[in-house]
Amino acid sequence: MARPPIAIIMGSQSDWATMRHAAETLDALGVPYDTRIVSAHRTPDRLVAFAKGARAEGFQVIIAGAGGAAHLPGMTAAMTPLPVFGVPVESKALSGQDSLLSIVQMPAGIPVGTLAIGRAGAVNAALLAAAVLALHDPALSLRLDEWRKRQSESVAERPSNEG
Ligand SMILES: Nc1c(C(=O)O)ncn1[C@@H]1O[C@H](COP(=O)(O)O)[C@@H](O)[C@H]1O
Repeated sequence: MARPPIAIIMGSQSDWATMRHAAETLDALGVPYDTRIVSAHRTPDRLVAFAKGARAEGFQVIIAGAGGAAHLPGMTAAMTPLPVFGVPVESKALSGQDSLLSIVQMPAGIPVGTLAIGRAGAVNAALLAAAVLALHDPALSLRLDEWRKRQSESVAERPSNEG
């Protein structure tokens, strides 16, 4: 069986409530992925093994979600040439501002594509990862077009008291 092209990694089980939105978006697009808990802080050896081996494992894009002192996306990017998209998970103490700033402010030379805090960021990370794969996958490109069409059609012309 072909290896999944996308890895969704996260710093903790507690991030899954946010990162599952990335997984569900990839499900809707028919894009296979693998999910892993990897922490730069709590499982540093696992992080090194994952990041250094990610390309050889067949991954093409990595989505990394973390909260608080969110070093996971940047440390992953430091150890792989693959594109890394970072999702700042909303932290309790600082509402994700800490996660956002930890992920976004990378030094020149090691890029992390940083998305919005929380669910929107997780969904958009999946869409962006799929768009990267779609550059060389016309069938996926069509599915992305369909996804946007369905989204447009789901927006009512006028607001309703029901919604
Ligand atoms: N930011 C990181 C990293 C990392 O960057 O490697 N590892 C865990 N964490 C974060 O700690 C938060 C709290 O974790 P717990 O809920 O397990 O205490 C999570 O949002 C996780 O991403």
